[in-house]
Amino acid sequence: MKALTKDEIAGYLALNLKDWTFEGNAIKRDFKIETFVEAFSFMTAIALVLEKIDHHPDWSNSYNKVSIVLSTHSAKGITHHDIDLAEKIDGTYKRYAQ
Ligand SMILES: C[C@H](O)[C@H](O)[C@H]1CNC2=NC(N)=NC(=O)C2=N1
Repeated sequence: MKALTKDEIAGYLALNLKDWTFEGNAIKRDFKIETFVEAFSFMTAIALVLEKIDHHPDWSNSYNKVSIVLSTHSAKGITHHDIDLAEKIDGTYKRYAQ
């Protein structure tokens, strides 16, 4: 899949990924959840989606915070896979947001 242009990425973020930022060659969002257990549960829910669509983020967890960075390695940039996944992650987060 072809990498999106900077303008295309900015367009998607402005449209429906308002909490994501475009940094370097990736899009990024920091999530805050009430407890560690819920943060871990949020990651587990996402992990099942990731495996199904065979697309994997760089992410980290610190207590009740989860940082997610998305890019498509094979395209060396951001593709529709990342945009779709960011939307799915936001949908899952709605169940965990405070
Ligand atoms: C073989 C397998 O489909 C590839 O390695 C997949 C796995 N997950 C991936 N995840 C991400 N973020 N980018 C990729 O290019 C990618 N490639």
